[in-house]
Amino acid sequence: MKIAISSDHGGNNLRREIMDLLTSLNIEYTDFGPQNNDSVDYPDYAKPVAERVAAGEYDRGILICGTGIGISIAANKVKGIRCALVHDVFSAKATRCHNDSNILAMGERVIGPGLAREIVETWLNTDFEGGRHEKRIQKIAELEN
Ligand SMILES: O=C(CO)[C@H](O)[C@H](O)COP(=O)(O)O
Repeated sequence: MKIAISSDHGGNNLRREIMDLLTSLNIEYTDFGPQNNDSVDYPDYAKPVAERVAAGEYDRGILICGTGIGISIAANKVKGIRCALVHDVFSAKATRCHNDSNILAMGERVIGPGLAREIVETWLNTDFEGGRHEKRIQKIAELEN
């Protein structure tokens, strides 16, 4: 599995934690920055990850800002993206089983690194259930047209 990851300045520390986790799990990833702690605008960092996941260049994406809200709103503007803002393990599992989310968003100012790591592992290891959820995903896609 190939992951694209980025954040804004409010998510830099948690992004580094999650990159360490991906390395320890032997999961391939590309870091789309930012590379310093200057203040940046989260849509600029949502865009490259969301576009590449939507294009199929990466299997999944992970986006982090202070709250996770702004960066998830921005990612969900890209056609084909189902970005889930998640701060608990139950939702991490449910959004893969039911929503087939292809990007995970989290807020560094909301949760600690331990919970975030658990969320990421759960989200990466959970498959879409399909079945009744397929037509709902299809209806989401129809909203994009
Ligand atoms: O959470 C966020 C967006 O939803 C941003 O990380 C947050 O708004 C950045 O704030 P500041 O510029 O005050 O560091």
